[in-house]
Amino acid sequence: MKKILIVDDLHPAFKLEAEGMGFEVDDLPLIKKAEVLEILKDYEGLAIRTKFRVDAEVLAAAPKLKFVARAGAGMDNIDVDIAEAKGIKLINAPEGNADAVGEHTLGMLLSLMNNFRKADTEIRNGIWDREGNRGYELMGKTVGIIGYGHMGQAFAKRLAGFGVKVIAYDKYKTRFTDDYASEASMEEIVKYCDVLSLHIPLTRETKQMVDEEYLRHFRRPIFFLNAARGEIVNTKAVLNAINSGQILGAGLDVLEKEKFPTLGEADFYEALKNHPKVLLTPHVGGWTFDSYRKISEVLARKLKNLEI
Ligand SMILES: O=C(O)C(=O)COP(=O)(O)O
Repeated sequence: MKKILIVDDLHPAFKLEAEGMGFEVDDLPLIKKAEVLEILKDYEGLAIRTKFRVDAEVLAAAPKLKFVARAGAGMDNIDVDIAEAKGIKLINAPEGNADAVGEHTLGMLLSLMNNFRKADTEIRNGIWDREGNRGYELMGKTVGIIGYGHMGQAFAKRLAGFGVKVIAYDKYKTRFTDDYASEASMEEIVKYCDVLSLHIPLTRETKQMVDEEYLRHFRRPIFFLNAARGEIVNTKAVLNAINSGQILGAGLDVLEKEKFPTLGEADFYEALKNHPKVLLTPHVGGWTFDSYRKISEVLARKLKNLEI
């Protein structure tokens, strides 16, 4: 019987359905990497989320491995080149958390435009400031989306009805299959957008893509949203752009370093977290009660269609 090892917290639907397909499934969400290295030689399948890195060492310890199932979207924690060279199939489940990301991104945008966090904090501290909390409307604005895959499309779909023009750039996709956004070049996005939202994977190419130089080219002040990966963005450059007025507000669901800073970076994070124009969430854009289940179901469906 073929065996699958689950090394993170997945909704039980995946295990249940995989067992129904005849796999033997070991669900060990708290397992440490050293233990995985010891036992992985017996498994044909490995199911992960973000925190487990499928690197050269892991792949070398897995002679029978036929597939890695990524419960979620991003593949940046998998050494894709080595895995593919070994003929290991990779499946992921962006369809399972795209709705969550679309809603979360819109939520961050509306919150920033209407000062929800700042106003709420002020009132709790006895401050009643209407002028300082005057908001912006989405109506009539242009929203630029970089990356028009499942996540970018989910965000664009939710913007329909707000009276905005949505323009999107996708390096790998032309002739979009929906009407929620019109195709644009990178230059057009930089030129016309009032809101910029990233929905691209972290790759060698996108790492630190949004830096000081990139942000200088925008023609108008923008609201900036990142629910993709923190390392795509140079956070210091975003802070500087907020302070210069180039960025009116930044919604960051992901930070350059996941979780809290190490000591040397503390000052910089202090500035970020105390900034009234910054809204932070702990990488939960795609992490809802609903997506927890949907991700597992999508992954199981893809496993069923996998030829191994
Ligand atoms: O689906 C993705 O790419 C995510 O970022 C979700 O992260 P997670 O696997 O829930 O830690």
